[in-house]
Amino acid sequence: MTLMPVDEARQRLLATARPLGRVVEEPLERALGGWLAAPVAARVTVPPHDNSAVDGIAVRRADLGDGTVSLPITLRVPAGDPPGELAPGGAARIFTGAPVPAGADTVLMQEDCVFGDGTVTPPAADGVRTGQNIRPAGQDSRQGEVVLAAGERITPMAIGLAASVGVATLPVRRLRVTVISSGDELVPPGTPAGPGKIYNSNGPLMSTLLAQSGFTEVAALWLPDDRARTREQLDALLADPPDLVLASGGVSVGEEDHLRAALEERGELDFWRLAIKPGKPFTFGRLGDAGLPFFGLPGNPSAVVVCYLTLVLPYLRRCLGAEPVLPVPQRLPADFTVTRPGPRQEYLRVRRVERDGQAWLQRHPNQSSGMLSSAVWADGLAVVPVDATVAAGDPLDYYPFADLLA
Ligand SMILES: Nc1nc2c(c(=O)[nH]1)N[C@H]1C(S)=C(S)[C@@H](COP(=O)(O)OP(=O)(O)OC[C@H]3O[C@@H](n4cnc5c(N)ncnc54)[C@H](O)[C@@H]3O)O[C@H]1N2
Ligand code: MOO
Repeated sequence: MTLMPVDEARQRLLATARPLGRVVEEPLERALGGWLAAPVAARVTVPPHDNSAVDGIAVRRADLGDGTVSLPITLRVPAGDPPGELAPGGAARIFTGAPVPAGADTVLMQEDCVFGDGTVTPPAADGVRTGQNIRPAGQDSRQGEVVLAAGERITPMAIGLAASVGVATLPVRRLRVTVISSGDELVPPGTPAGPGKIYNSNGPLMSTLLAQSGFTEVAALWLPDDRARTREQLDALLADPPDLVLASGGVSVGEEDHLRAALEERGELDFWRLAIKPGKPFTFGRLGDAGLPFFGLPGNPSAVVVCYLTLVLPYLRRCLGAEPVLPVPQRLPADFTVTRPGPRQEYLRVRRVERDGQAWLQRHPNQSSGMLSSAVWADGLAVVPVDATVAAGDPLDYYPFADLLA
């Protein structure tokens, strides 16, 4: 049995990526966590005027003397007022954020000045730099300049920046995803699990992995281990298709693994079986005439985590125009050994630990793909290449979950 290398599978997925879903113009607060569908340009220059960084006085530096000369306060500029103009030889009372009046070229902190009755004695010119404490107009952004690029994830900082340039709504790419859990053994948590039954963990796992990646329009579907009913349900899905299908289970070689077979009947299989551990039966194909992207993840829950983070999400990021599709890995030494080389690239559930002032990767002792407690213990994935062994101290690529999900 030949297994496709993980890099080749990822390249193949990326090559088929196209913009998915629709663009919705969302009010700022609703855009959080989404993906920008188009670049955002500044409507105004920010800040609009040269403005003061401190509470103090604005002067012409040339009017400063040796620290004994006092100047009449001829102007007062609170934040929010138009700038005004400073007469030669005068000083303007100014406050943080207020526009610097025309003619002034320097702002002095009030703590450094001595105030009299309508006058101020500023410090000696020697210790003062022209332009001091002035934040120049356009320091943050200039009118018309692109401040947020298409494909960016919308963070609170991006929302703040958009607001600062006068933008009230953001174009967000919205995808409808159907999450399929398959298997007769599954029952939903909160109901009694009879003999032979297990709780469906992959359904909530996949829905919330998607939610963490900014995809919140998720519908959940359960399919029994029955070819005819699987076919029927896929037909019903195709009558009102989502933008993507993310399924788990039913893609291996067992007689009760019907999903891949149904995909081949109702669309086409692009590839199946990768040199990845966990996740070997990973399946990608297209459903229906419209070529709806279909990801069939293995049923083992840790295989779902690994396949989603290293294959599905990079594909989605490419569809959204987000770069890079995978974060740059850290290189950290292993605090463990791998003595038996394997034919599959292995993604180990690991934790970054500090010891003797250095960072190391610790591996969870149980890497069974059927368990999730090790994935909860872990804070990321470390990659063991195909046919490699690992000696203690060998550097490995390490992807923190936080980077993968950023
Ligand atoms: N003869 C072979 N058997 C298996 C092979 C193989 O190459 N030859 N590959 C193994 C590998 S590796 C994996 S991974 C699994 C994947 O199989 P499927 O994708 O067909 O998944 P299922 O058989 O349906 O389920 C596997 C496992 O996961 C549990 N599961 C499934 N769905 C859920 C869910 N929603 N929530 C919680 N747990 C779920 C299921 O009960 C099974 O225990 O195949 C191996 N077998
Ligand atoms: O690829 Mo499977 O997830 O190793 O168990």
